[in-house]
Amino acid sequence: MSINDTADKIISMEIRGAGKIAREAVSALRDHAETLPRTGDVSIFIREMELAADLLLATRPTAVSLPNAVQIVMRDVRSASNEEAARRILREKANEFIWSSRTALDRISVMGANHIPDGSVVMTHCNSSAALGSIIEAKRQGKDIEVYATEVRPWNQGRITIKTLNDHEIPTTYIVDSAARTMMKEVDLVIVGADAITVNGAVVNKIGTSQIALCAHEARKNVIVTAETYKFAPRTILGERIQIEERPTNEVLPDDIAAGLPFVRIKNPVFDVTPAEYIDLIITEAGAIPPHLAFTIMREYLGWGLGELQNQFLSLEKD
Ligand SMILES: O=P(O)(O)OC[C@H]1O[C@H](OP(=O)(O)O)[C@H](O)[C@@H]1O
Repeated sequence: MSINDTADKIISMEIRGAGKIAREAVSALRDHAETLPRTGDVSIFIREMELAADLLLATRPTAVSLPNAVQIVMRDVRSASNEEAARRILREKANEFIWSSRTALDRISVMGANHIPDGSVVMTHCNSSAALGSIIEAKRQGKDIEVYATEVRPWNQGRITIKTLNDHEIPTTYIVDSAARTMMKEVDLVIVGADAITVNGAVVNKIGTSQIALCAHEARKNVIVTAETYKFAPRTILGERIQIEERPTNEVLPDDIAAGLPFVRIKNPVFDVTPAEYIDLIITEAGAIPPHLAFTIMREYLGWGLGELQNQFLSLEKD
């Protein structure tokens, strides 16, 4: 798939889910490199690849897995001594990222399943491969579990979730988003994914997650977030805020109806922020951590992010 096709599919949400977006972006970068003619000039190659990376980065602003994945793949390419080395590094880093991303999901699924006791009822929101992986693994281990899955307006990702759960013969109850609090009394724990995790352990995920976490907190039910380490956002250490994507309003209300309501404003933020105090555990491939240890994950697994931040501070001091 060309870089433009991949970017278009991410924008239109044909490619969606924070982890999948990262893998597809990386594989598009790898394939794009193959289409570039060899010039023998490494700077031309790097410039072309940066343009392609920028195109992908401009698609959706919230899931930090996208810029993290692009950085993981591009970082060493930028310092390659010649074109062939740059091409080889890019190919290797891309393949490594895709492989490690899948391995991370497998590990998270096993750890996530360990946190789902036999006989429990789990609520999930949206369609997270990490959260679903944990539920499916619990079932595979022979645990008797049930799931409550929300609809997830306006894109209805809940339908993808219930199809997957049904395919795995997991008894599932499908509810509208606003039924989450009423149904919380039937539920033992909540498992969701993440699009970004900030340095203070707050989790950015599909709109509605924070309401569910709040209800779970009120009902004394555990909230577990499943997230690969590349969902952590080191730049939040500097105070950079995660941008919450606002999508077209006609995803919420068709334009012809909205046109007849001139005093009505429509908003369509597609993610929200769940504060750390409503999260019991974040399960990563590196282990399960309480949210306040988010910085440790950033330091150990996204160390490059911190090095870059340090350089920024140094250049600020020089100015
Ligand atoms: O990476 P995995 O766990 O699959 O998904 C993580 C999150 O990405 C999705 O965003 P969207 O549907 O692309 O807007 C959902 O918010 C989901 O919880």
